[in-house]
Amino acid sequence: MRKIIIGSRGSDLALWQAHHVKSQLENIGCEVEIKIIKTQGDIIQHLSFDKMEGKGFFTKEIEAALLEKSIDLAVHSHKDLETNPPEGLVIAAVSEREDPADLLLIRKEAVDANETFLLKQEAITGTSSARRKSQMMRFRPDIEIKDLRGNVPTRIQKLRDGNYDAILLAKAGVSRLNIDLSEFAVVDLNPREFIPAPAQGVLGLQIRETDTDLAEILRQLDTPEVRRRIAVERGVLNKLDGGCQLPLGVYCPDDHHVFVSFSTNWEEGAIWEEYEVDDLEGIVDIIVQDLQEEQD
Ligand SMILES: NCc1[nH]cc(CCC(=O)O)c1CC(=O)O
Repeated sequence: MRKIIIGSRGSDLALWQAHHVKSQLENIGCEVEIKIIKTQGDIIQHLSFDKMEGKGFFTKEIEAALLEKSIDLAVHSHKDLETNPPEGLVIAAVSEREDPADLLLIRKEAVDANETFLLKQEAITGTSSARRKSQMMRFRPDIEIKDLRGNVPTRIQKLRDGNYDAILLAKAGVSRLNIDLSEFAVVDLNPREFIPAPAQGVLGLQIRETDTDLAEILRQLDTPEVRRRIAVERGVLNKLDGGCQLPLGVYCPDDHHVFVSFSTNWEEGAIWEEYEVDDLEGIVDIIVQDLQEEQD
């Protein structure tokens, strides 16, 4: 059998994810190599997401490498993928879902047990995600938001250095990297209340559409129920024409519930909606219609 070349960003999280899939493939008898590829998102570290134009900062160069066949497989954090796939590429498998929750990490001196999320009044809270900003404004309009960029270890170091009282991060990223958080208070935000990004906690395994041999192999790593649920989450994102800058959270924990948080302007806070359905058929259009009415 041929050797499979995985293309990955060089960040700790991306490499963890690439190695994770590499060992899954090795377990089913494949030979695998990892090749590191730099993306725009790795190079431009100083700008906030809202100031970076276009979409797909973390994925474009890797997708180009797939198309020119210098790699065979890209392992992406599914939530970083554009909802309209580039011509010629497909997601051949999605992983099991890691805990999709966001985490609030608080410096111990900024903890106040009487406040929502244990965070003291007017705390300086770091995130560059409009989705996280809008939901923090909903629950805690008193706090001050300050932009925070960099990969996961860098962001945690900035908290340690005292630039922030607290920061927000995806739990999946932190747990994959096994980072020692004992010096902070760690608040697990309930994903049905503080809604994650579409597909947060899921890996998307992307290949060339024409690579049917690899598609066949990757079928063994696919998780159909996760695929079905993130299709709802990402379907809403797609129909609202949003990238990662849109203040939108969508979480579909099972085949009967969808939780949504949405805002047109994060500073005004987010609205929250819960949907309970017999099955997921048609739910995307219903949600999008509700949100569009909200926008007018
Ligand atoms: N935006 C970057 C990014 N892309 C995926 C993850 C975490 C892992 C995941 O959601 O699968 C992160 C870090 C974060 O949001 O804190």
